[in-house]
Parts: sequence; structure tokens; C-alpha cells
Amino acid sequence: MRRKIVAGNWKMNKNVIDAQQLMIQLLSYKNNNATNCEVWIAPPSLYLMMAKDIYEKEEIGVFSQDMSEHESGAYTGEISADMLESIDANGSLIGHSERRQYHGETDSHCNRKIKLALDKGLIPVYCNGETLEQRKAGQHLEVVKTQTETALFTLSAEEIKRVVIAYEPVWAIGTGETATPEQAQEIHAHIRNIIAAKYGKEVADEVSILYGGSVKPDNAKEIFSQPDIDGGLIGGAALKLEDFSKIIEAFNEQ
Ligand SMILES: O=C(CO)COP(=O)(O)O
Repeated sequence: MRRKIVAGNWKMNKNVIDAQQLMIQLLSYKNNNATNCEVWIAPPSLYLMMAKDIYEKEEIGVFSQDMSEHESGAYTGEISADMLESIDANGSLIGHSERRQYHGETDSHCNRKIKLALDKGLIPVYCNGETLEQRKAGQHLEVVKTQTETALFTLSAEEIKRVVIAYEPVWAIGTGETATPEQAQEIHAHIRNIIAAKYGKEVADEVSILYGGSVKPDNAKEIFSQPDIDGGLIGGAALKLEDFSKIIEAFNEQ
């Protein structure tokens, strides 16, 4: 059985007081409500230790939004896999489209980061997806294939099973425009087939693939009902308990 996950990517939002408040609200929600999925958050790295303190019983998974491709050393501003491991973080997002767009990250960088994360026992949440131009040009299947192969295909079968993939079409992020459930399902099945072609169906069936891009309370249920969609990576709607909890509950209705 592959993991079912609803994860919130807080991006660069919230001061420490507001972050702490939402973390505590989420804890109380989780303690008072049965959920059919794991709940993870990726707050700004400044707040990761606070999150680990609040979720001392691992009620909620705590993820960094990025990590360095280097082990340690003179890389000002970066945080390492070792550092994340040392605070018991559960993993890290890797290759988010905003990292690609504003920081020049490529799938080769992602490949190194994913390997480092796995070596430290962290869960890499590898994000990929095509741009609007690529989709309009009918290149989306090819783009996602190349991304997946470049970032993941040096891994062993055991390693790739520990990776979570988040398909996030760039044109759907923060735009209010969502891929239709059919469009998302097409790419999720495509990614699973690409993995199956190299590692076999059994391995591919164990890899969780999340959808991200304008998931909201009113579209979550339809998206999560697709057979190859194992949950969501939520941006804007993860910033308020009211919205995020409804998305978690959309999962319960499956
Ligand atoms: O980038 C995302 C999650 O990583 C999606 O963001 P939105 O849900 O705000 O579109």
C-alpha cells in the first residue's frame, strides 16, 4: 500500500507567532479528528525546530522546503541533509518549481539532493511539472518523462520506493487554475508507467504521487478520487486551518 498524504507547503509566509499558532491548531485538529491520510507541513526552515517540538509524537510530518545538494561547507544560506536529520525532520521538498524558476535549479541538482536526502533517511518530495508553454506545445508528457528520469533513475529500486513525487504543473501553481482531474490523472499514470518501465510495476505501485497546483476545498475531492493520485501538495490553501482541514477531509471521503 502506498502512502496517502496531504502536505502543506507554506512557502515564504507567516511570522513566528502566526506559524506557531497554525502549528498548534493543526495539532489539535489532528488529535481530535481521524484522518485517512498522513498530514505533513513544509514551513520556512526557520520554524522547523519549533514544528518538531510541537509535533513531538510525530503527529504531523515536518519537511523543509529545500535542502542543499552539498554535504557541508561554505554554502552561505543553505541547509544540509545532515542538519535536517539532526533535528529529526522527516524530509524535504526538492525541485519545487519556484526553486527552479528563481534559483536556477535543474533536475541534475534534484538528483544529487534526492540521493543525499535518502542517504540520511529523509523523505525527498520530488516536485516536477511542465510550464504553460510546454503544455500548449503538447510537450508535457515528454517534459515530465525527462524530468523524472534525470532526477530519479540513478536510484535503486529500494531507494525510489522511498521517494514521494509531487506533480505540480507550473501553470496551475498559485494561479487559481487547476489541472482537471483527468489531466492530472493522465500525468500521474504516465509517471507511474515511466517508473514501471525501469523498475517494474510492483515498485512503481509503491511510489506515492501527489498533485499540487491550486488544490482547494472545493476541488480536492474530485482530484483525490483519481486512481493514481495519492494526495496533494497544497500551497495557498494550507495557510489556514479552515481550508487545509477541509482538504484533509476531502481525502476521508474517498
Ligand atoms: O506550489 C504549490 C505547492 O507546493 C501549489 O501552490 P498553490 O496551492 O498555492 O497553487
